[in-house]
Amino acid sequence: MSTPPMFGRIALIGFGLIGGSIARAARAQGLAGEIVTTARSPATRARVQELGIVDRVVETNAEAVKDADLVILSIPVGACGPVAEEIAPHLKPGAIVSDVGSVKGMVLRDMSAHLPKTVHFVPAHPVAGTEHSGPDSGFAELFINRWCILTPPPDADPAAVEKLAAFWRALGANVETMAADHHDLVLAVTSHLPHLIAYTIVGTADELEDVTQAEVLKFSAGGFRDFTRIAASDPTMWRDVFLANKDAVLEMLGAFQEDLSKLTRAIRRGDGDALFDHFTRTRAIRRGIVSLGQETADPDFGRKHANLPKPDGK
Ligand SMILES: NC(=O)c1ccc[n+]([C@@H]2O[C@H](COP(=O)([O-])OP(=O)(O)OC[C@H]3O[C@@H](n4cnc5c(N)ncnc54)[C@H](O)[C@@H]3O)[C@@H](O)[C@H]2O)c1
Ligand SMILES: O=C(O)C(=O)C[C@]1(C(=O)O)C=C[C@@H](O)C=C1
Repeated sequence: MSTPPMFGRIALIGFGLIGGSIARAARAQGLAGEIVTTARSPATRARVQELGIVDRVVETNAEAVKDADLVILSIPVGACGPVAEEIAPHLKPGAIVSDVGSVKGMVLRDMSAHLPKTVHFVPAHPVAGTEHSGPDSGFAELFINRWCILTPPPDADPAAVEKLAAFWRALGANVETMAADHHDLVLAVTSHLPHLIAYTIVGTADELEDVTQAEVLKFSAGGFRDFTRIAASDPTMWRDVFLANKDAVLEMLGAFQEDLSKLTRAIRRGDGDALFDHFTRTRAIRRGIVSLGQETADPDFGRKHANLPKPDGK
């Protein structure tokens, strides 16, 4: 007799990079009896149907969560509160409700305000992604060997937290648990600030009148090209991230600006020792990350790990 799937029915709200990757991985691992998803536009619903990854594509969030044992919101963080309010009356008692938002404090507060006490709310953040979005951008290997951080509220049911952790481990992730506000401080420096810097530098280069657009593109084989990849990330998602994690980002931005001033001063004064010492320290940090096996710079890590071609066949 075959073992039953981990969840009878999984409802996915939002079928973009993350929702689509969860669907593909959960399907590949046989974690759900049935996967139901919502997509807002008729065009996306048609495309999701065509992809054939989920069992049902429905129009409303209320319909999707009906009788679902696990509900995951994979939508911009600013939309999580209103969607929690919308689905609250339709949730099955005992269901696990989660999300994948890049900011946790605000999502925890916004969703908790609406969810009934009869469900288990366990927020999550898979620290894995690419600059792509939409229903075609997901892939089943995205979470392999990546962190998924759970930020359960203090009164969360340990069995529900463990069940969601087991789900993410089955998708290939390494799971860690921490407080939501601590998550936001850590991610402000490791993810949000780097994105802000990329958005800034690409905008700056574009605005320089004596560097033509053609030259920017022509000579962008190295560092700048890496920045353009990050700066191509979804504007709605990142607008919401910076609005939702305002305090932590501003704190980290303050520290960053102080360090930038120190390096600016070293360049102005011709202080080669200060520059050399700083670059030596940062090189050691990078080498430490790589030797720990936490190299997150390669967006195709999951795909390469699984030895799959890119979606464009390259
Ligand atoms: N992209 C990444 O690298 C990454 C990584 C980890 C976590 N996240 C988080 O995952 C979430 C989704 O990001 P994504 O990259 O999958 O984005 P995406 O743009 O690929 O998909 C977002 C989906 O949400 C839907 N949506 C938007 N607003 C909605 C609303 N009000 N109600 C219902 N559906 C709505 C969109 O139609 C789309 O299907 C975000 O909260 C983001 O912070 C993203
Ligand atoms: O590799 C990328 O494209 C990403 O930006 C992924 C990344 C990150 O900053 O590491 C972006 C946001 C998410 O919340 C998690 C992962």
